Amino acid sequence: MTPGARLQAAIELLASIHAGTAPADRAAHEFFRARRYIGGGDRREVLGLIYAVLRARARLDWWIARAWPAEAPRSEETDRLRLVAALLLIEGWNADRVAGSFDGGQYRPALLSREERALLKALAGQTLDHPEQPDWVRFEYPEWLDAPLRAALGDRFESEMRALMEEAATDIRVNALKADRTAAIRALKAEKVEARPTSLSPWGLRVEGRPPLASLEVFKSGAIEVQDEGSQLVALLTDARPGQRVVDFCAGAGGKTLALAAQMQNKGHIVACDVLEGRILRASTRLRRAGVHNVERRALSTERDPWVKRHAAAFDRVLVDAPCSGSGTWRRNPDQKWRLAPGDLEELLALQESILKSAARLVKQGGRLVYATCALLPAENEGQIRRFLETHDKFHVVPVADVWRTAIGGEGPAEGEFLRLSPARQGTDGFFVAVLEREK
Ligand SMILES: C[S@@+](CC[C@H](N)C(=O)[O-])C[C@H]1O[C@@H](n2cnc3c(N)ncnc32)[C@H](O)[C@@H]1O
Repeated sequence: MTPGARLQAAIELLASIHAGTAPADRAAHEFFRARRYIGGGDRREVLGLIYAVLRARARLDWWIARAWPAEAPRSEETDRLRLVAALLLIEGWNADRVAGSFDGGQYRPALLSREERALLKALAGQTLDHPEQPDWVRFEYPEWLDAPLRAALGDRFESEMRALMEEAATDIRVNALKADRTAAIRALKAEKVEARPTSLSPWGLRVEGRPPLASLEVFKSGAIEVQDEGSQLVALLTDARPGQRVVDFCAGAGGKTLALAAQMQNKGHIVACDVLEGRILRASTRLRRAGVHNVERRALSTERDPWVKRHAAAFDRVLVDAPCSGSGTWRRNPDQKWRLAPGDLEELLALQESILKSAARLVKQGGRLVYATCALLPAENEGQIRRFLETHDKFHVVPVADVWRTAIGGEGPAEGEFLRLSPARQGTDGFFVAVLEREK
């Protein structure tokens, strides 16, 4: 591809991300699947450009608004303008090089308009950060979340927001059904990928950047899965034992289900539920590859599906990996935060409450309900647990520090009753975990 054609592909991919509802990585996967003629090198370049734009969207928009000629109407071509700004402010291109690539040739971006040329001139020589940018622009978060994020993070606000802007390393979970960490490190090295053990999860390995793991033999053999260390810890803290009956209530495509199966050494029974049938169907290839055969998949109509009533008090462990704002995963999904509106948060809070209430019915006496989110806001975390306990006096909190000692060993980073992981402190995605036990 010519450099101009890569830019055109980046503009089209950005437009399809903004037009759809899928996260950027899924949208990109679909985009390239429909354009198999784009080779690996070009693909990486295009992805590099679009993630540069997505990670700096608020600052790029701030610059575009400031530099756009006052008399000109606002352009509708947001993605094109953001890319032009990113080439100058992030990629270090000079104005001539940008203008030369927007030349209107075949498969290349249309010629720059007069206003766009004025923008080029205004941005040339500037840097992405500017002292006049307000915090929500500087740290790239929706302005309406300013107060709740400050309240949640207190004096860690700046360090956490900074950490959330960075690109996350890639974490791997070694599948204990097929390998151990030493063997996996060796197998990865043989395929030219350097990995080191993570510090908290006994299953975890960390690799820098984005190696094409899915194409490696060690991945195809089922010995490893891609999974953030925080997610691994959520599964570990469920403390599912071999032979138990376990529900993964919001199983999605089965990331944590796979980890639970490994923890249970494939013994016992796991029911992986979700309201999106397509997601649990997607889990089947992963389950097969991992050699997992104790999982039943079940699509629920809603969280109050009749299946729940029929299986009341039947399970030792119920994991609720609840749908949430996802604010703990902004490093990986920089586009997601801009899709979240205040009304969505209200809806999520009501859904989390309803899911927790319904999933609790499945827990048998002496069994545990584990509630987790990848959210940083207390309303989605401690707030939900507090409300749940007000109406469920048969449940009590088991301090996560105690669960950690039994399920993982040693002292974990849990403070008080719950676990709160964050990118700045633990280098994981942001996670919250609460473990509740039902009276015997
Ligand atoms: C955080 S994601 C789960 C990720 C998954 N556990 C993993 O580790 O890959 C939350 C999941 O909750 C599901 N969900 C949404 N509403 C639900 C409901 N009412 N009942 C059960 N699951 C629901 C979503 O479809 C989504 O897959």
